[in-house]
Amino acid sequence: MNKETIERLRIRASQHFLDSIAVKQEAEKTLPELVARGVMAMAQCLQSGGKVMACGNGGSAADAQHFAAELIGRFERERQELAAIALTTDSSILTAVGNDYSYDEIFSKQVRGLGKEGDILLGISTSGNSKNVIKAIEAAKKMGIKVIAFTGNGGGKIASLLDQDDIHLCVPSSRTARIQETHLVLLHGLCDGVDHLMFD
Ligand SMILES: O=C(CO)[C@@H](O)[C@H](O)[C@H](O)[C@H](O)COP(=O)(O)O
Ligand SMILES: [Zn+2]
Repeated sequence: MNKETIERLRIRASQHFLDSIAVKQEAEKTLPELVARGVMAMAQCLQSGGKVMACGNGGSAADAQHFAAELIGRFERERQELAAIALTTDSSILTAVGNDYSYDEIFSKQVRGLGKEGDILLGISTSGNSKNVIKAIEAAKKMGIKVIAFTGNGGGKIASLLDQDDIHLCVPSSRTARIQETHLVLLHGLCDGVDHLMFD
């Protein structure tokens, strides 16, 4: 590989850092207060015996799993296990529901099967338009399950489904990669806040 190619790729990689920093700086102006509200809701849910269910597609499925792992396992300190489940991991459920019903139902059927009033659904969609996340949110709201939605791109269709009982963290970007990177900061902010509120 010649030096020019390395330099071209270095500049592209550098731009990713700069763009990511810019989106995070813009998000920092408004989203920390919503993280705080999310932390309060989650701590209350967990202390009352509720659980957090998380869902999303692609990179957001990975985020849902990442978050559940940090609640069940740990974030930055030793503490008791916290009740969380990613709805993205049971390949038998995902293939059966996707095959027999529709891919749009893969999360909503799990919300109806596993969810209880007082739980929280964390729905993650960078576009705000993924139908399976939308249907999971609709199912949750019918069951008295509070929704914390992570979106971007203006919030998409998910924005119009939410009301004042819910918490909407919308990243100010329309670029999927940048939104996902900021979602991860929000997830870690939730983990940190829950640990602080429940265990400090
Ligand atoms: O990670 C990426 C792109 O960075 C992709 O896997 C991305 O998550 C997938 O295209 C998702 O299906 C996008 O869904 P959503 O975020 O719009 O709900
Ligand atoms: Zn990605």
